[in-house]
Amino acid sequence: LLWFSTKEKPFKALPGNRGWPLAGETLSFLKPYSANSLGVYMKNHISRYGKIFSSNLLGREAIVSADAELNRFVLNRDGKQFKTAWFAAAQKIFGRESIAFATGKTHMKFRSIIADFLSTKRLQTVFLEDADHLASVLTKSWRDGDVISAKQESFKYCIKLMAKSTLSIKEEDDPQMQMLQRDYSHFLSAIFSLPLNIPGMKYWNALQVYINTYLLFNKVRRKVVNMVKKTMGERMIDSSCRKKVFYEAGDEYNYDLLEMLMERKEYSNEEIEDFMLGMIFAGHDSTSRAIAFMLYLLANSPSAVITALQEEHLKIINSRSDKKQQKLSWDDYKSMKFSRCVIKETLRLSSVAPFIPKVATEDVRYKEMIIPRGSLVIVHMRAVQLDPFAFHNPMNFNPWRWLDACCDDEKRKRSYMPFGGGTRMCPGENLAQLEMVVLLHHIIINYEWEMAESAAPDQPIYLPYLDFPRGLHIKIKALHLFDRK
Ligand code: HEM
Repeated sequence: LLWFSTKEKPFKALPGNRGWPLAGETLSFLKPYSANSLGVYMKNHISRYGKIFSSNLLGREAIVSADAELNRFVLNRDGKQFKTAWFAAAQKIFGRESIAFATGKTHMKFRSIIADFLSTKRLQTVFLEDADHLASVLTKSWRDGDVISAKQESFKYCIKLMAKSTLSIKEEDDPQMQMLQRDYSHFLSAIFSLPLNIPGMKYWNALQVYINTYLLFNKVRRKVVNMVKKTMGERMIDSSCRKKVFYEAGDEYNYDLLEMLMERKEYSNEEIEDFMLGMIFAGHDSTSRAIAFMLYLLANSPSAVITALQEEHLKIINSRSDKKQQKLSWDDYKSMKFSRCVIKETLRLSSVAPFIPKVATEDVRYKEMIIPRGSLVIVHMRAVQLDPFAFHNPMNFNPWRWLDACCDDEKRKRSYMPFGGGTRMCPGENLAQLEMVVLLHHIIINYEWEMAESAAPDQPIYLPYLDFPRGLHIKIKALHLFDRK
């Protein structure tokens, strides 16, 4: 206690609160809160101390930033003056060769393979076709009056797309697909599990949860790594045969991510395994949460939003000369302007990644302030995306705000960063939006939905990551806007 109370406080000049010895303000910062708010911690601290304040979080001196400019400053210097502060469990979970921990040239190497994997050409062809197919199969499996879990359904859609594009796993009943579906659902809770050193029962409970999730994840990790190893072995033998069949049929051969990595012949097995594990996770988790959140927002939105969406999507179908032709084209996708505003507004309000914790790797000067080496900067994207100075009535779901050109455009643009920024900015931005719009298309032309009745509120909450503990159940009603046969 003496050590903590006499320890130098580097941000003396910044307003803020250090909270309790050892725990600091960690518990109140991580306290779950409803997605209809910014959370008590952020709301109270911003109103008391302003958009940039000091604290003690996760055992470190910390600056919390709800300021768009400081957020961009920090994200743009990732890899030079800052690095991501992962929770203790993360490196063991992702593996030490994961892109999450790669820096410098190794990081660039991974980014370049992702750029090939998610190239515009592949988005326009493979990804559009696969997403369209999966969305159609998923929505056709629903029946009028069904109550479905938006969380589960969007998870299925996104993990299948990733399984197909990374490992060419196609079949619904493929045991590997079932394994991915079952076990990846624990990934995020494992990353965020941290053994908090709180005396008494809570400590043991927290420790117990940590050990359990850690053991469970190690099991998942071993299974995924074995699966990648096995597929690599098979590919060595049959990859050239597979290509031959495609070329003979006159089709373009579509590499999956694993083949792309193997073809380059510059990655170690450990790098391939860790990279695949992380990509499958990054490629499905945030997007599926964002889709579930979108269904929640639309279930609670004014009917004008649904009407505008129906008009946009029916127009696409009605404009086809062959009405039986159900496949979406890239031009169709490009024409879905209002839908893209719905997605933008969903991503603003959902903040799937509400904040990113970064650590200063050297003393960094920002305006009048020195951010000392080793201190934590919480880049709080959610607080910026709900800033009333950048977004009028920020808690309102208003997709039209993205259509109006207005004087606040620049402020809005700077404050909108659901995919982060700088060198680690999400490379999956375009794919995520494509997946969201394509699924929305299939849902909006076939169904209406509302929140299913339940004894307790079924709402999204931040734990601190976005989650739907009760599954977000919605009741769907089939529409017959056009003849699908
Ligand atoms: C709505 C969906 C998504 C959201 C909100 C999202 C958000 C983010 C954010 C905020 C980061 C930056 C983390 C940092 O600065 O440390 C990130 C990184 C990343 N995302 Fe996404 N993401 C989404 C979908 C995807 C998809 C579909 C993929 C891949 C197919 C993907 C792959 C990645 C990867 C590989 C990184 C790490 C990049 C690096 O370290 O260089 N994400 N994502």
